[in-house]
Amino acid sequence: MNQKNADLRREPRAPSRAQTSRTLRGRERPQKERETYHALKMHNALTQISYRQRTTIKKEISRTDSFDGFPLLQVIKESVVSQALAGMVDVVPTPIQRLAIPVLLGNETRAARRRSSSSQKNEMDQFLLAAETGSGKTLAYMLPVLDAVKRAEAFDAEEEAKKKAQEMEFRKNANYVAPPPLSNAPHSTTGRPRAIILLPTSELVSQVGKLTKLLSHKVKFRSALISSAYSGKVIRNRLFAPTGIDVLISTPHLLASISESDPNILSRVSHLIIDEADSLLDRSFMPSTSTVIDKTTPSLKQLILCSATIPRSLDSYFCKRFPNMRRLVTPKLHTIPRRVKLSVVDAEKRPYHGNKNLACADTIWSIGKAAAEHAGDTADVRHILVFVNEREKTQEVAEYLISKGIEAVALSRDTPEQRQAETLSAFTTREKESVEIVAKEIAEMPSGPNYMPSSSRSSVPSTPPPKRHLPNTKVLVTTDLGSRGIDTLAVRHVVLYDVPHSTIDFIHRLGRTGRMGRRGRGIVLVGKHDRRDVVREVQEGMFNGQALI
Ligand SMILES: Nc1ncnc2c1ncn2[C@@H]1O[C@H](COP(=O)(O)OP(=O)(O)OP(=O)(O)O)[C@@H](O)[C@H]1O
Repeated sequence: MNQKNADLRREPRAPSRAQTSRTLRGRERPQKERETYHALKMHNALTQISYRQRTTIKKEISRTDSFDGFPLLQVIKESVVSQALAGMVDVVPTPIQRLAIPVLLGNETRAARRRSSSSQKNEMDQFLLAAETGSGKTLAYMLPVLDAVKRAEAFDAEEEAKKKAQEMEFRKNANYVAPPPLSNAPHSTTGRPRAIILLPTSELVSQVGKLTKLLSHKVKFRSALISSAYSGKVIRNRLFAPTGIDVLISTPHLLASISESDPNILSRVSHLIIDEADSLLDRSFMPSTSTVIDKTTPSLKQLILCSATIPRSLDSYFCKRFPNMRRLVTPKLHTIPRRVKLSVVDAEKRPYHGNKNLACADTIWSIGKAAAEHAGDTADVRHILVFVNEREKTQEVAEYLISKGIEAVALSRDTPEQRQAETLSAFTTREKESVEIVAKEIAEMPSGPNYMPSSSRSSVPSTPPPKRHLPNTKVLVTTDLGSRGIDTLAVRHVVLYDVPHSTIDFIHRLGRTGRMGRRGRGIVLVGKHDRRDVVREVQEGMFNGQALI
């Protein structure tokens, strides 16, 4: 009151540099993302991709909208429609294909080229391809690698022809009489592939092997797949076929052990692809994968790592071991598509009273019955995947489901290799089912946190007396073995019998449905000791279309 001067607020102090950068960092992530996750922050398993980065990539992706726009060899472009994606109409490249193919071909924007030329010159190029599950990563690396293989083959043939012409000239001048050609001389590429694709399991080796074989009919190259599913004799015959080998697909353990006795096998590799990189660089695979990387490094031009998830631990490993690696990451990395709906079944409530097996059987009966009601007797077979955390549980759950009239099989490391392949094949082949029926069924299943199979809403489980059989439904009970990379196009429903240990497992397990634009449904069974808060946050994150952390 006694003041003579007005006490005007002083000018606010300019924020410090640390304050500014904190605010900016905060702004890069949308408000929603920061607020949603509390329980998941305990794990914080996945690397964060900033909002700004995601927006920049979106712009880059929008530049190409057809395979014709890529500077691939014509025969490779044609093979996409006629072989790899035969039967599909209006095929367009997926985001990871738009992003990765031009870069792997060395045909990038000027700004990107400046960035990569600033990295060390005579080092091999290293790339990380990271995109959501079922988004076409295999073709994203396969097409440019085949392009490089074919161009190298043409270059070598030209060089060989020049050498031969020079030799002929020399012999003519020196009146030299040539010895007769060796009829059984092996091809110069025998047992020395140009490109190697590493995968964690023999199922994935045969899945990617099938695609390369398809492409080779048109593109004309020689590929071989080897894994522990084949006998020693078959592996030897494939590796050392007298006609040579261009692309080899293998598991790291097998290849590392072969290279001990025959180091020559890795002496000509120009392209090494490590698919499912987060598995192949974990503790169990690391020694073999590293051996292959080290032995191929002298001849390597491109090292390509590929994954649907970048765990934080892997991120720091990349920073240390591959500091110059170029990261090609899609805007939706670490999100589970909105077209996959996640529901929760509370196994503690009536009528299950803590009996998860019963809750699982009841859920499957509800799915099977809904399918039958919509499609009548002509219903296509419904394929359902059930994921458990421990392999010992697979058999137990499968047997329980069988006792409830459900056709179920268990798949784990204990299953013989041959059986594993047969079992999985039913779940990976493209079905001819009506898209409208599936969409209707899925839309009609209630979503939200309190989903209950139809029977439990009336508090009488629909699991029937054992004599009855659920028709047109096949169930596979599996562990993580069935969650990585397997292209389960036929699967519309995934039941998470156990709550996965981390968001990484959520992404891979739910990623077996809703592949390549299809719709899907995940159902998680929660019991007494399960983290309901984690499930709720995953569900909310999926609903908001946010990346999991
Ligand atoms: N451009 C495209 N258009 C339509 N379908 C495609 C396209 N590219 C690939 N596909 C199909 O999408 C399916 C999934 O592809 P792929 O197995 O490569 O996915 P992914 O990203 O490796 O998945 P995951 O992370 O689960 O291993 C395959 O059946 C493949 O044939």
